Amino acid sequence: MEKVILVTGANSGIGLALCERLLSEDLGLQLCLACRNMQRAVAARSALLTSHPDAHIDLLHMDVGSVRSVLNAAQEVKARYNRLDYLYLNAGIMPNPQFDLRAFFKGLFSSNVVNMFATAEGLLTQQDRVNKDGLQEVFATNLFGHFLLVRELEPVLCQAGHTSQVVWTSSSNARRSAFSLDDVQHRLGTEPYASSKYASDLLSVALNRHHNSRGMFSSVICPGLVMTNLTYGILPSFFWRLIMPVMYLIRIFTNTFTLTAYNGAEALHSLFLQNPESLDPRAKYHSLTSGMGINYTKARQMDIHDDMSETLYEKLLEMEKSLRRKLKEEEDDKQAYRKYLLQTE
Ligand SMILES: NC(=O)C1=CN([C@@H]2O[C@H](COP(=O)(O)OP(=O)(O)OC[C@H]3O[C@@H](n4cnc5c(N)ncnc54)[C@H](OP(=O)(O)O)[C@@H]3O)[C@@H](O)[C@H]2O)C=CC1
Ligand SMILES: CC(C)CCC[C@@H](C)[C@H]1CC[C@H]2C3=C(CC[C@]12C)[C@@]1(C)CCC(=O)C[C@@H]1CC3
Repeated sequence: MEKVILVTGANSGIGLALCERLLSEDLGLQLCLACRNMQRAVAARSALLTSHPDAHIDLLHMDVGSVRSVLNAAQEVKARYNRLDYLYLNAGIMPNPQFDLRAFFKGLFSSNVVNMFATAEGLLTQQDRVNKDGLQEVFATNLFGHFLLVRELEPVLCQAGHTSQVVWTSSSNARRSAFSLDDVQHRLGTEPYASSKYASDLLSVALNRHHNSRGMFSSVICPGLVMTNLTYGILPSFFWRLIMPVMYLIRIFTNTFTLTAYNGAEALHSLFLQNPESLDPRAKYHSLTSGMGINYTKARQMDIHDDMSETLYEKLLEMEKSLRRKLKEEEDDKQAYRKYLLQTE
């Protein structure tokens, strides 16, 4: 039977490279590219079909940053497929990044230099905003929309006699000190990206606790530093091109500068080939590229406390409940208004 795979944020960067790699592995896959921009989704599908003309590729409109869009898209998935084998939660944003040049130069001459290049700790802040659902945009896109998607897709992910894999594209930028259970959306801080990625690490552990017995397994990967639209938002692409020789040099010391989307998708691809039951639920799987350009995946233990991951899970369930209630009320109001208009006509 064809394996069904859904990838969010599949129209560019690491998501698109993953699709390319999956098709090179196995043409008998049913790929579903879930994207917010259908024009870019069509272009991505055409690019994949150019290299794999016989591939089965569907498109799905989904803005992971919008509750309504995620709920509609999930309905569509359940109508189209009777089961889902892999769910890659890859879409992500880092809006308005600010690079701290002073901290960078200070870090360069400190003993923390390798860690600074690997994790960007202390180098980046972002400016977040509130979206239409009243949620912080980074939290809504990188975490909550994906959480809601998993919740909605439980019937196709958790089926008797079948295992499914949920894979989060997290980051080495994920840091416990950037996250607070009292402010899970990171309304008050300046590192919403690091916070949302740490939250995805916590959530993955909680999902395993609650869903492994029903055949659903969740894992977390880090693609390393990859040249994509996301990184072109931090420094312009011409600048990255200019410093590329330095980047290759740094790679010798960190192995985390994977640089191309193909390399960055290494851990995602490697998880595809593994039995989900054999994966470590508390590990983050890192895509790494050696100085010689050899790709490999390495599992590292995450800095996670069980009680913290459970509390986040419960808070997300609460948030889900109240947003569903709000949507229902809006829907009821609309219907009542339509009825009123019909009566007054
Ligand atoms: N590049 C890097 O160095 C690293 C990246 N990552 C993570 O990798 C993942 C992929 O990013 P990357 O490939 O680098 O960057 P890209 O910007 O190339 O890809 C991000 C993808 O997510 C999509 N996306 C963003 N917001 C939404 C939304 N609201 N609804 C649906 N899709 C959305 C984008 O669509 P659109 O084209 O419409 O914007 C795009 O397809 C992200 O989660 C990122 O945080 C982690 C560590 C390092
Ligand atoms: C001379 C150059 C190598 C200077 C580059 C400095 C910084 C712009 C980069 C050093 C570490 C990078 C990094 C990221 C962005 C660019 C750096 C800060 C990420 C935050 C990108 C998104 C992620 O999810 C993790 C990356 C960690 C490393």
